[in-house]
This record gives sequence, structure tokens and C-alpha cells, in this order.
Amino acid sequence: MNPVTPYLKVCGMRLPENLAAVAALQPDFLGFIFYPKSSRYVGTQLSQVDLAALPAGIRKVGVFVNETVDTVLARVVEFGLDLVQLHGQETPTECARLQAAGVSVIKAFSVGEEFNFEVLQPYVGHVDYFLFDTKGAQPGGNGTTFNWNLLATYDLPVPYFLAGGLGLKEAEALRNLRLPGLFALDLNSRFEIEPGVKDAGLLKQMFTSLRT
Ligand SMILES: O=C(O)c1ccccc1NCC(=O)[C@H](O)[C@H](O)COP(=O)(O)O
Repeated sequence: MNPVTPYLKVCGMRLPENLAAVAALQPDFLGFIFYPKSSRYVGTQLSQVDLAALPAGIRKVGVFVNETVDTVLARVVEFGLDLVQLHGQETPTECARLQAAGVSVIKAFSVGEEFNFEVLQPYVGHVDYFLFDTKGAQPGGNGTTFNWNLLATYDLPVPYFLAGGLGLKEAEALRNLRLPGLFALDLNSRFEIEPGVKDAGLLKQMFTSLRT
């Protein structure tokens, strides 16, 4: 079912010192938002040098919304990204082109009160992971949870990240979660001092709670 402890991703890093503080907690993945309309947009304060200084074990994820394949690939090279996470209406063909270029792909889907798993089928074989996030006003980072029971019948051969409003309050339920295909947990706005700036102390509590 799940890995003993799902892998942990912290998303939406924006400032160099904060990045270093969160990296010290040894997350498995760190996410960087390349969506200019997000309050967590990487902007100009983070550089390739900051990302290159991260420990090798932390995989760097670039988050995009409806960018062209060429734009995504340019960012992958510029920032040394290991994976890309696509939060818009990116097609299976676009995902396949990114994979063919050697990039691992996470395709995100927004989950409302119901979810039609049939929309995932065309992506199987063209993505490395899915990410299930809560449907909201923004393409991501809405800070609310969805009904995880919707994933109980998931039976596709693609592991997934669970996202959407995960916070310390959910730690115990997350520890006890046994969902088919669950690969990683995605933490974001519930651990922020301000958009794109994480509270490393709060994250440490969450990591300890989830990893022990
Ligand atoms: O976080 C954003 O601002 C964002 C904007 C546009 C697309 C994706 C975005 N975030 C991607 C993530 O992986 C978030 O961690 C995920 O949406 C969950 O966020 P939250 O509900 O705040 O925990």
C-alpha cells in the first residue's frame, strides 16, 4: 500500500535563507513555483546558485501552470530541476514530450466533492506521478483539504502525491492513512509565515510527527 512513511515535499520556497533552513530538515522534495500569478512565485530572489547548493538527496520540483514545453524545459536547465509539476490543462502529449526530454513529470489534478478517475487514464505511461490537490480559486496553494476517501478505490499504476491544506492538525490522520498508490505528502501554505516563507520550526514538528 503506502511506503512505510510517505516521502515529504515542501512546496513554494521563495527566499534563500528560508530555503536553507527548510533544506536542513531533509525533505525528499522541494517545490519552486514558476507561475507568475502565485504569491509564492520564485521571482528574482532565488537563484540557480541557491538551488545548486541544496543537498543532492533533495529533489527539486518546478511547478508550472499552462506553460509551453519549451518554456518548462528552459527553466529545467536554468535551475537544474529534477522534476516538473504541471497544474494547468497540460495534455498527455505535452507530458510525453517532457519525459522524452529526460524530465520526470508530476501531473496535478484538482479534486472537488467528486472525482472522475477516467480523466487520468490518457496520462498513464506519460507521467511519473500524479498529484491530487484540492479544487479551489487558485490552481494550487488553496490551503484546504479534500475528502481523501475518494482515493480509496485508486488502482492505476502511477504513484501519487497527496496535497491540499495538509497541516499539523492532519498529522495523526496522515500517519494512519493507508491509501493505494500514495507516494508522498505535499506541505505548503499551512506552514507559512507569509506566502513562500516557511516556518521551519512548524515543519520540523510535522516531519517528526510523520517520520516517527
Ligand atoms: O502554491 C501555489 O501558490 C501554487 C500556485 C499555482 C499552482 C500550484 C501551486 N502550488 C502547488 C503545490 O504543490 C502546493 O503545495 C499544493 O497546491 C498544496 O498547497 P496547500 O493547499 O497550500 O497546502
